[in-house]
Amino acid sequence: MKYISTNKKADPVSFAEAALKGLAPDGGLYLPQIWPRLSDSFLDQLSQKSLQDIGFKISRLFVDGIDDDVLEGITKEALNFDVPLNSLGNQVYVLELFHGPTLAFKDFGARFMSRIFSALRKESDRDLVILAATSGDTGSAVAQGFLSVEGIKVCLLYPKGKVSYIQEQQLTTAGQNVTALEVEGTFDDCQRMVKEAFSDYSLNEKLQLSSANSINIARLIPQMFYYFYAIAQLSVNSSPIFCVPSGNFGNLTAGLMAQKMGMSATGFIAATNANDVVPEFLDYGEFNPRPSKRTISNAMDVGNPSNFARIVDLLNEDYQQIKRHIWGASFSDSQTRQVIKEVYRKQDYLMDPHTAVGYRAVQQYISSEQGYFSESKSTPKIILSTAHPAKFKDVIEPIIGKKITMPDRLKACLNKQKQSHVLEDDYDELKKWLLNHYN
Ligand SMILES: N[C@@H](CCOP(=O)(O)O)C(=O)O
Repeated sequence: MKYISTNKKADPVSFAEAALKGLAPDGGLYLPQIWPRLSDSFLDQLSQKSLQDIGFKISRLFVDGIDDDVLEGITKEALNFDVPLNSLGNQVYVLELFHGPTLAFKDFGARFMSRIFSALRKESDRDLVILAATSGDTGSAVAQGFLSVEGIKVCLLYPKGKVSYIQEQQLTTAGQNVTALEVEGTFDDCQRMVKEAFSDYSLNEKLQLSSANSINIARLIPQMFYYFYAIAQLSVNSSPIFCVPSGNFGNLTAGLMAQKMGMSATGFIAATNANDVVPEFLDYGEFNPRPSKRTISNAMDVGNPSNFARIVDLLNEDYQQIKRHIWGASFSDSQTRQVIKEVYRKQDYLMDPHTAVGYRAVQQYISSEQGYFSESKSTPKIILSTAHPAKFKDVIEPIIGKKITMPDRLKACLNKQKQSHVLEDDYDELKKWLLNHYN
């Protein structure tokens, strides 16, 4: 299997090269050159498959250079947590993706990638430096997923003062091979600086860099698994609408990739907060990236979503086709707060702010857009729940007027000393820092 860049100006590469490079040399994002498809018999028997079965089957189609038994072990070990599908009635479901070690869906990607990278680099005598930009959840998951992995150093860039207290504790207290850089800017500044580092020839001569963000194709492979597993858990085999709370749009892209492989999905709802570049594109046909705004669903505070390039590529650069696959909507913080309160009061179900944006989008879809995808009223709508509410304790407790019980996994980092280096939102500063620390 070869991978090609969305910018089409770089040579096709192997899986190992695509994964270990992260970004293509022409600045594009890698996608498979030819799409593999799951067999009809596998898809027909989905309800009998475990998450790990699905994980191995899919990864085998994308990952070269790792033996079957090793790859099977990697998928089993990486996906050793539950992914329950909860019904909220009226054909609305919540797929809880936050039962991994850092309580966010980013654990799928980080745990899978760290093991894949180790297997691919078994013979390597040079350290790999993982650069990741984070608006909260990616950084925590990458810190945990790559912690103490031999031959790999992790450098996380996060926007100062713009992640939740618990996220900050998670990503600044790991220690060992993980360092956090607190950037005086937005998530988009962090992402821009990271991308600049990948295209800086002189830096790449001195350091071997890779990415753990969703720009890396290796991040999106495990994110396909749970789409299939959601369908496997439905009592009737059907073709759901997936609602994806979105920031950098890697999660929704993974859904489109799953669809390419044969997954039956009626459509996708792109739910955003005030950072509404993609819903605006769906309405008006123009993509206008702009600096991100700060919201209470901070992991989605992205003003220039990287995976837009993959979405456009996957849907043949055809605006009408994109609109046929994706319906989008954006919501304010006050609407998000209202949803958290209402769903908690009426259904005794507590959502984090990101999932609440998704729930609000489904409400709006049902009340005013039902039938947009030519679906029937009984079509399931599955909201991808991206994070545990306790990660946003400070936002949620005042909304529901109650204390949230803190899971033990989160408690562990709360009393540790934050360790970070403050950096200007300036690429040259980052380059200097990287060379001083890793060269
Ligand atoms: N939502 C992210 C921002 C980075 O996005 P990614 O999916 O490209 O890693 C976060 O929580 O850090």
